[in-house]
Amino acid sequence: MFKKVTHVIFDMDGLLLNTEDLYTIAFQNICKPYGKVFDWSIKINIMGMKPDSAAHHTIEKLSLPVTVSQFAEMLSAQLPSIFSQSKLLPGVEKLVKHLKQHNIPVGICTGSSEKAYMAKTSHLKDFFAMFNPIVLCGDDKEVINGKPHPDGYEVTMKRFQPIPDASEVLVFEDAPNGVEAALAANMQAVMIPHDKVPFEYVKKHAEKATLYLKSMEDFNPELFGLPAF
Ligand SMILES: O=c1[nH]cc([C@@H]2O[C@H](COP(=O)(O)O)[C@@H](O)[C@H]2O)c(=O)[nH]1
Ligand SMILES: [Mg+2]
Repeated sequence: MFKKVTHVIFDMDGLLLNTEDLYTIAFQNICKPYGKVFDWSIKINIMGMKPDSAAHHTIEKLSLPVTVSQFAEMLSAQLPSIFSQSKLLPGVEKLVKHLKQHNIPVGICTGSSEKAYMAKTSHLKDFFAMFNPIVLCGDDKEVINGKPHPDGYEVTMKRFQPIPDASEVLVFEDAPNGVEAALAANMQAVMIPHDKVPFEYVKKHAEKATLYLKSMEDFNPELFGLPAF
């Protein structure tokens, strides 16, 4: 059922980092003055998208009287204070260090822009130095379409040297759009959703994913032919 892999690509927001909680705070700060509530019913559809697509979708759904660039500015203003508080999620450091120690190439494919990436990771430099490549779909010129399209994962795979086959790549994702993207790129996808997301919003993708887990702490590398802990 599970195929042996040689390479691993991690999503970032909500998978490596607790930044989905931080996005919820930042987006709610933008929506609140207009009397609107940014809840899971909207968030579930935008997680993983490029920043402009996520802003566009939120503006449309909540009928916010702002442009995409105004939304982006309001988000950008909150980056230093909110995203600099980002933390690694449980089980993440142990798994990534383990893979690195066994020379398994590890990359990142995130919907984030470079500016947001810097705010989220500058206090965690040693950890993020373990990944190569790191593809920031929000700004990367080669990534035409963000998640749920496969472009980001395909570009990340092609930046490993030597380039693996998609069937040898394992992806870790928290969001439906990310699971879609990884499966569309013909990779195996482990889905680990946010622990507070209502299950009805992730059920379809939890079933579609190669494997569904509640926490990275529950991952057994041997299932995919990776070295045992
Ligand atoms: O509440 C939100 N969650 C997530 C996003 C978007 O989804 C991406 C999540 O990235 P990742 O692919 O690393 O999960 C973020 O960078 C951002 O563009 C957002 O705008 N708002
Ligand atoms: Mg994510």
